[in-house]
Amino acid sequence: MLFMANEFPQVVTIAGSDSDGSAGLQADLSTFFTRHVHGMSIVTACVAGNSYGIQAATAMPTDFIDQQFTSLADDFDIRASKTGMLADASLINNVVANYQRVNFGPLVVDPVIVTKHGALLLEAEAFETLRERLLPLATVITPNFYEAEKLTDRTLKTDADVISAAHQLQKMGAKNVIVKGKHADTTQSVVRDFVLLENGDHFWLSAPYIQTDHVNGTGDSLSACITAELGKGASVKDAITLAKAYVNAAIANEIAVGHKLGPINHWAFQD
Ligand SMILES: Nc1ncnc2c1ncn2[C@@H]1O[C@H](COP(=O)(O)OP(=O)(O)O)[C@@H](O)[C@H]1O
Ligand SMILES: Cc1ncc(COP(=O)(O)OP(=O)(O)O)c(N)n1
Repeated sequence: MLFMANEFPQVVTIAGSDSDGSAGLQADLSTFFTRHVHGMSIVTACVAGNSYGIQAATAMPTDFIDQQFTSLADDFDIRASKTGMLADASLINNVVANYQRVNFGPLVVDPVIVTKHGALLLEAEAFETLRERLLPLATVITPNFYEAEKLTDRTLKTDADVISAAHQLQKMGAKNVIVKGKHADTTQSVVRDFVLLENGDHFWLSAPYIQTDHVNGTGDSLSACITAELGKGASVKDAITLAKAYVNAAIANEIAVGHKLGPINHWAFQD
């Protein structure tokens, strides 16, 4: 792959920093790197964490977030962007206002609400703001099962419930929707994500369920991979399909890092 210097795909993550490198903007930047795009970051918050859990979190001052947007917009040709941890309603409003004044390409919204450790990274009072302000800007939204339940305010029991929730999220303004499958049950053999595209096409993405503790940052990496591929000019459908394969390989080929819930393997995927 050879790009002219001024053509090299540039993308940005607007997300929180996770100190152990497994999730947050560190997972996004790892994904950008391995997918051959130049990745930038606008830091919204920081968490102090490790494979045992998250011990502390703090939000960035909004004027500092404004400046990060301005610094990048003044210089770079950003082709795609994604959001991760946004912490509260004031940060969501800040990011929405900034995104609307710059040109950062299609936006992938990973509505980060809770981590696999059970830490809440978006306060419940902010769900409405996320629905009303951020979701209509989303080219793709990537809620996990729990986040889809929270955003649609319903319990998802059957495939029909999941499909209907995806349509509900699309009606709220997200163009393309992936509702990621439930995977807490160690007796299951497959994980199925439901995809609803802007043109109404829809399909399930299935993969074998992988029994491992090395699953931190799966959601971040999936949304970052979609962002990287959109930044290179891929269609939404192709970007989502490749991202699923990327994350699957990264879960299946675990690396021995951390004592509990460790990171995924960003070197595993080959295309
Ligand atoms: N144990 C697993 N085996 C196979 N696929 C998984 C497993 N855990 C997560 N995935 C996949 O990883 C991707 C990210 O999903 P998920 O872990 O639900 O996101 P989040 O980190 O937002 O909770 C999805 O495609 C999901 O199906
Ligand atoms: C700063 C920060 N952002 C997001 C997460 C959670 O990442 P995600 O990939 O959505 O979920 P897990 O797979 O890690 O549970 C985080 N931990 N820190």
